[in-house]
Amino acid sequence: MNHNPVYLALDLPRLDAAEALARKVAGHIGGIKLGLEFFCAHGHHGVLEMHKVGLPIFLDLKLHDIPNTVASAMQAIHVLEPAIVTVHAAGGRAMMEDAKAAAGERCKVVAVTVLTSLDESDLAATGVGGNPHDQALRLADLAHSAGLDGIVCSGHEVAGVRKQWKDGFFVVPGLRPSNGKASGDQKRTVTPREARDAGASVLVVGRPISRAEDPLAAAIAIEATL
Ligand SMILES: O=c1ccn([C@@H]2O[C@H](COP(=O)(O)O)[C@@H](O)[C@H]2O)c(=O)[nH]1
Repeated sequence: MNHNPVYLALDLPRLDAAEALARKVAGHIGGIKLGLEFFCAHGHHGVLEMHKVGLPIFLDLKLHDIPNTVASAMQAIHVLEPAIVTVHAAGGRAMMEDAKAAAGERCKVVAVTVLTSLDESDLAATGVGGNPHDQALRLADLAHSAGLDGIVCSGHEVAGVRKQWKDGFFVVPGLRPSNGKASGDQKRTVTPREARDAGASVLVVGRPISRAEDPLAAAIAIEATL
């Protein structure tokens, strides 16, 4: 895997625009993250096109269903050779075990703990008591014991999780180069540098690059902070 930890989230509706953006910033990122929006619009064909950019592909599908269905979905995307795939830790231990078993040796499977768009009041509204930090640690434990490679969490939790899972692979989205500014739907944000210093393995950056007036300059500026 390329040592630049930044994965660009390509949450764009058009395949040609996504590919053009990826090519433009390719020298200043370490990989490409393709999510639900991209996969629903462009499917396998889109992923295979994006492979032509020549960077590792992170399929952020956040699979969450019964174990048999998630394992079958993992088998169906195996042909796309993703470097990383996400499932939801809330799907439970058996689902995560079966996802990992179906993924094959070369694909890291990481579990989303608490989405970075949620805060304590959002958790309470779903019936989960306590704060996002404690919930992320609880779900990280479950993912670890299920044999996954790591988790997705915010930059606020990654240092705490790394203390209890030293060789884990930690994906951190919700990054804003100027923390607190223009965070949009993200509620638990830190800067890319703060996330890296806290122990993130992968830094997911979307709109701060994709919606910048000059995406190349934005990618270079983020890289320079790391
Ligand atoms: O908890 C999570 C899990 C995944 N994401 C994804 O990361 C990117 C972030 O995009 P920005 O534009 O940088 O906010 C996006 O694709 C999400 O689906 C997340 O934000 N939080």
